[in-house]
Amino acid sequence: MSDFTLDDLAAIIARRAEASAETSYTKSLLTAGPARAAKKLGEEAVETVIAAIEGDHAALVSESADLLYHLLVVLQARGVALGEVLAELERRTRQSGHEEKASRKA
Ligand SMILES: N=c1c2ncn([C@@H]3O[C@H](COP(=O)(O)OP(=O)(O)OP(=O)(O)O)[C@@H](O)[C@H]3O)c2ncn1[C@@H]1O[C@H](COP(=O)(O)O)[C@@H](O)[C@H]1O
Repeated sequence: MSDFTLDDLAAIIARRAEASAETSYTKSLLTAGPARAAKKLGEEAVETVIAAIEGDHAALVSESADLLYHLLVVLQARGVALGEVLAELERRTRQSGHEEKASRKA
């Protein structure tokens, strides 16, 4: 199992925002604007859905990687920090009481 995290990828994307569009796909997407980045996110979402419906394990792994990458590019394009999304997920977990149950199990 990899120890590469979404935080690692978000940091790479933030750094690539300063690169040249000729050398960085991330920068070329960001330069094209949030609507272009969002369209790519939508395409990758559809491809992920198709892989899930077909039960194609390798395709689902690959499309999920594309989906997460393009989601992080959209967040970068709109100035939303990944930490804000994780904090929202954590808030919901706490609200549902599952955090308490998880820590009791450990
Ligand atoms: N995780 C990714 C990643 N996933 C997918 N992609 C790119 O997303 C693109 C979209 O795939 P498509 O099949 O839709 O390609 P396409 O039709 O040619 O693209 P479009 O013209 O539709 O935009 C491909 O060019 C992939 O290389 C990614 N590009 C970059 N990263 C990460 O971002 C980092 C920085 O990359 P650069 O910005 O290119 O330096 C890399 O080290 C990786 O960690």
